Amino acid sequence: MYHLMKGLYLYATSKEGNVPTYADCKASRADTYSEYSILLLGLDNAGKTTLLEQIKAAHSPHGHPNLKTVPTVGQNVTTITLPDLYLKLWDVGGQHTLRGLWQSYYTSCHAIVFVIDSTDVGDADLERLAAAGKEGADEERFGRLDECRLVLEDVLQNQETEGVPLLVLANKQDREDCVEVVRIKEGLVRKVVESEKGGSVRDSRVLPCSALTGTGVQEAVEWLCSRVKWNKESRPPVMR
Ligand SMILES: Nc1nc2c(ncn2[C@@H]2O[C@H](COP(=O)(O)OP(=O)(O)OP(=O)(O)O)[C@@H](O)[C@H]2O)c(=O)[nH]1
Ligand SMILES: [Mg+2]
Repeated sequence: MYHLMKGLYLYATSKEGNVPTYADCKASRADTYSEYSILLLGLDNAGKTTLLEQIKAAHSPHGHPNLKTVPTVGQNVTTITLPDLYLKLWDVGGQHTLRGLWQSYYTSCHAIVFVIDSTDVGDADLERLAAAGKEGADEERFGRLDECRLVLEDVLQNQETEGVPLLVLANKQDREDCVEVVRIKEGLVRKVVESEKGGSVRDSRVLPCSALTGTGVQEAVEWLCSRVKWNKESRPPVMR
């Protein structure tokens, strides 16, 4: 309210052009105070908390990321301030027993980031996994690929995530034993998103990143900002 009043005051008291109109004041108020919630999901050990720490550090003046994470039990929350909006990031525990809690965040989130450990999905080829059958799906060959597929399907199939933009991060790209992002995109994500179990039509993207080094983190934040704004008719921000 203060900023709206201030804008109107400037408008009313100014004599020359180039001053904000009433519509400008309203628009700038709307942008400045829009808050969007981003939900970080993925299997345990994928790198969600490390990612949260990197994003937090990149947006605070004396930021050094705390990269010594422990498995999350419950949640970590951080709000970052960007030029035209706030992003509130919710990092929740990915352990099997904690995944039941995820759905309580679905209705209020504006975008989902699904973090994948690119060193723990074999060669990320769901077709090969299917061909190998249950017995062939050994951990050495496929890592946690099948678990990852099931969990991603479960998120996308939930009615409360309908239409919510999805960013999949192929994390740990700094490691030599990682699978390339293109394989994760073609072999895993596209197959899930385009299958019956991929849920509703939504904006989605797969990006490479290293939460540990920070590579790709800024691109991820930029993508999220643009998509939550595009989708704001369906999921309006919280105004504050
Ligand atoms: N090499 C490498 N290691 C990473 C990266 N991101 C996370 N790690 C490591 O992976 C381990 C798990 O990271 P976390 O961020 O705690 O994983 P999480 O997804 O929050 O796990 P939960 O809280 O159990 O759901 C830690 O040892 C991190 O240092 C990365 O980009 N590269
Ligand atoms: Mg964690």
